[in-house]
Amino acid sequence: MNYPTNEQNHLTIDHVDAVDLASTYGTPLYVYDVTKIRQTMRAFKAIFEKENVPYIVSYASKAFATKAIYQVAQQEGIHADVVSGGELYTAIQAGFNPKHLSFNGNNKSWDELMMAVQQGIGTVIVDNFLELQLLSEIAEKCQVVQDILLRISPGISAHTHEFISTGQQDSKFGFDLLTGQAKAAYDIASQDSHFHLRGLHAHIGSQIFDVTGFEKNAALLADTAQSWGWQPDIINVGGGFGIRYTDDDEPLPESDYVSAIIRTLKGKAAEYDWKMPEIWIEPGRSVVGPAGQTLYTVGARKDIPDMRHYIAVDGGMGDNIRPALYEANYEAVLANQPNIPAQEVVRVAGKYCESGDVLVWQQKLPKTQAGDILSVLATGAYGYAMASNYNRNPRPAVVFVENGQHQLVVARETYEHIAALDRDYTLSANMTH
Ligand SMILES: Cc1ncc(COP(=O)(O)O)c(C=O)c1O
Ligand SMILES: N[C@@H](CCCC[NH3+])C(=O)O
Repeated sequence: MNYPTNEQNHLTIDHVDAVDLASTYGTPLYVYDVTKIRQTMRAFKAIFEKENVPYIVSYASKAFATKAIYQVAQQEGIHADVVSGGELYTAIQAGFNPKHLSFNGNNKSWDELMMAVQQGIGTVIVDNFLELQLLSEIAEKCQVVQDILLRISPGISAHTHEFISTGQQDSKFGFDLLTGQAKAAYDIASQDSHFHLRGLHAHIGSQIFDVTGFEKNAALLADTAQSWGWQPDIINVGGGFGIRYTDDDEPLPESDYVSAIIRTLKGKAAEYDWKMPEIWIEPGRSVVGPAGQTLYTVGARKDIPDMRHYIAVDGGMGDNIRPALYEANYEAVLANQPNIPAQEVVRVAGKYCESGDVLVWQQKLPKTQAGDILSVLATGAYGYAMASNYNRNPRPAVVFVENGQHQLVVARETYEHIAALDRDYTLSANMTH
């Protein structure tokens, strides 16, 4: 792999020196190449434009939800999907048009739904019968007719890690299709005057590398609506397009997935004599994953002869839980000398009190020393988003880079932030009842 460098032979990220970023902002540091993010957003839109079909690209913001990314999405004419009151709040704080937001989730609370309706959210993607009831009451109270989609559990198994596969029948998400729950939900939703039922949604899983699951999903949603004698305005096939983390991953270009979805739905619209429904996709990982990387400073090493070399860095599972959670693989680069020959096979571990605290399970890297800057690539999705304060480590800062410029978009947490919500315990052990 040939990494982009400057005259100092340092790794560059959209023309900015990664080592300079590490010394300016400290490590660990999440860095995003915004040019790349914009390119991906534009590429998704371009496929639909070329095919001349109505569409919405809705960024699944769970992958990385900060004010800055909502602002970039809005600049690019991309909608966004939120899955919690916290994501909704962040999007609104960012100035995101609430009409361009959708709200997914399998257990939205009354307060979250109320907040969404009061903010004027574009679409609620209703997941279950309780939610139909709550949302109807809220719409009544707020005197609105709410646009909704119904989330269907399609009974499609995607080939990915069990924990990130969502379309199989045994799933907590959506109305079950095979047992008639989806039809029952349709009957309720289509007759409730508080709702404008606009279409169906189903998401089959994440980090998926072939198009067949998406084709099946799109066809199934169309066939389902047709079987109910209904012509939906919107078919939302979710996200899940796979990305490259290491050389073992061979993702398809975005255009392959999206073209297959478009082809399928064009076919169904012709077959059923429908006006072409608006196609919605919800990519998360593919929009931000490849555009993000995390810079770390190398610290201690441990060599176990004939067994393993451990390189420890100043972050770990608190800023990237994915290797521990899914045995996910990543690739690292020595940012201060990216293109020198690799010499030793190492495991890159973090600093957390946990054996599974690994960032790179196994990779051949150049010989590193304490103080080197190591970048772990493709950490832009579900890294910061799933970060924690485990071991009371502060979460890293986030920097956006674009065309040779950089800007802090999330400040680094401090120890004061970490302890800010703690309260002293003042009850006495020998108090009598
Ligand atoms: C409903 C829904 N939409 C979109 C996504 C985004 O998936 P990905 O980040 O794999 O594109 C998810 C997460 O799997 C999801 O649950
Ligand atoms: N968080 C998961 C993906 C879950 C997708 C959410 N539906 C990951 O890191 O791969």
